[in-house]
Amino acid sequence: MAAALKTSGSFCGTQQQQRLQSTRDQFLLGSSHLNFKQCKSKKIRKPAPLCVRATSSKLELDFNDPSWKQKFQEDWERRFSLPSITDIYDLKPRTTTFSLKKNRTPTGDENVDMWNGYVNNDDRALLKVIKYSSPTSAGAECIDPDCSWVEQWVHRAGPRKEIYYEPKEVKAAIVTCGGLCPGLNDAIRQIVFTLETYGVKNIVGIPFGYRGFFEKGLKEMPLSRGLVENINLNGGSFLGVSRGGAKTSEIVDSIQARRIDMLFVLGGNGTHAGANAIHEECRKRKLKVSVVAVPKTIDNDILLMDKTFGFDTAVEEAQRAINSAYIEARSAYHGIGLVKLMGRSSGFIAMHASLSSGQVDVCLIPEVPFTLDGEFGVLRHLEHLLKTKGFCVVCVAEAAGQELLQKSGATDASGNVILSDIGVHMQQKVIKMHFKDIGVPADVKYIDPTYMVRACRANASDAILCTVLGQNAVHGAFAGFSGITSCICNTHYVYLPITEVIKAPKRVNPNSRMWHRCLTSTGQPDFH
Ligand SMILES: Nc1ncnc2c1ncn2[C@@H]1O[C@H](COP(=O)(O)OP(=O)(O)OP(=O)(O)O)[C@@H](O)[C@H]1O
Ligand SMILES: O=P(O)(O)OC[C@H]1O[C@](O)(CO)[C@@H](O)[C@@H]1O
Ligand SMILES: [Mg+2]
Repeated sequence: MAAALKTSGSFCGTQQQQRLQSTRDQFLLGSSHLNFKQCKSKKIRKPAPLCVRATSSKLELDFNDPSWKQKFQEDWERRFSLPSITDIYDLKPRTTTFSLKKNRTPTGDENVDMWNGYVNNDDRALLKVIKYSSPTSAGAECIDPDCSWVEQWVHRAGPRKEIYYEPKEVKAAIVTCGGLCPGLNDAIRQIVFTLETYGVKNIVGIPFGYRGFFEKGLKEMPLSRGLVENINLNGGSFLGVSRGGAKTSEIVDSIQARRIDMLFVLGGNGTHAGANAIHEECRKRKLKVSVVAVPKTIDNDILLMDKTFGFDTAVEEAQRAINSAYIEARSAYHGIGLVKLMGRSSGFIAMHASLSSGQVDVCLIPEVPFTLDGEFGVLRHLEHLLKTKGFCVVCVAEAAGQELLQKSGATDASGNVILSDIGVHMQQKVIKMHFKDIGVPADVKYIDPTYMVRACRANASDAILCTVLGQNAVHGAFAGFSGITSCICNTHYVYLPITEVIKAPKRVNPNSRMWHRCLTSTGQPDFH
């Protein structure tokens, strides 16, 4: 165990470890019931201000206990087990009707036995594959102070040999919620295709998000392969989206009245919280309904998964804006290109677009605090860039530097905080004024591509992701799961219980290799 002092059920570390620890806390808070709480210890040696103990309302781990790993894994197994309609119903499975064998028999039985294309319910994928040797390794996510290797398995997604619904009797509904996101139509299309492959005839779209469940005048739309065949050629949502208005009991009343058996919910973290509430309410009412979510958001801020669909496309579009800012800045005398990019609470788009464009000198994200003034401030660095290079490009995430701005306190219909405009502030109040004050000419070109990065068609990688996630969502529902999300973890396609992914928004880890790579690329110093 590197530089860590072990006490009973707690461990201490250096300041650097403390910073790492907070990142790890975020990981664990977001992905586990296991929390690391600050505690007092007399055995602290310098430099070791941190002393933590693993605690949880459900699980208390003492790392001196030789069986702690087993306890952790049992808890993990419990948390990541998939809720199923069989938890409340004593249901007999039937043989699946999903088969890709050509000569399909009416019952499907023959093909099922002959085809090895099914996923076993006991198949698992590993969520984490790096073995960190120390909590001080870049981006380390450790469970104990020794950073022991603990296998964290999650359920593999895909079609099962046995299903819990009779396809001919199923009514399936699809709803898209939150903001727009590239790939929504690709996912809708694949859900419809896959449902039809099982033999489902009754498929409907709920218009304009959760609102479509109870707003008078909004009618469900019958969907079929023929109708959705080409919808992926356009951006947006074929069904429409909306924020707010999620009244779980009314939604479930509506699900009951419409006799919906499967609900496919496409959306971000808010939508997932809503989907889980619907799943819980259905359980409470003992309804045989499978609620399966598909994670979409350009922000990429959902825990545990590699990425959400739409993120890649948003990054690709964002780098076009950066490229324009670069061209403008480079062609002007003392040009400063400034681009603001979306991301409600995290800087993933700004970081990845900065990395992919390779044209950014300064990338500012909410996870990494910065100062504008003073010797180590952003402005001094911009002066330096104008002096040495003649121009520069700044990329700022919309949630960055909010502490520098006046808060309106306003929220959107879903209850999300409406952010103050850091882009306009940086352009008008900071950069322009600063260079005027110091008498140095600066030609600031500001680009805000906000809705352009999400109101577009999915790129190839997102189209594939939507295809797989949409298909797997249907397989998950037929397998009887509910309250799950169909996602990609560590390059494998898996199902996770929604409860595990909505514990907190995912944020950029400032100690991750990715952020370090971004800093290497921009060459920016620490701004504090
Ligand atoms: N905690 C919650 N419980 C139930 N419903 C919720 C919850 N949070 C949000 N919702 C509902 O989910 C829907 C979408 O939420 P939200 O507007 O936050 O978008 P999102 O799913 O996070 O996607 P995006 O990434 O585009 O913002 C809204 O109709 C909202 O009312
Ligand atoms: O203007 P709207 O539709 O409320 O959405 C803005 C927000 O939606 C997102 O695009 C997705 O959450 C954020 O990046 C952004 O803050
Ligand atoms: Mg959200």
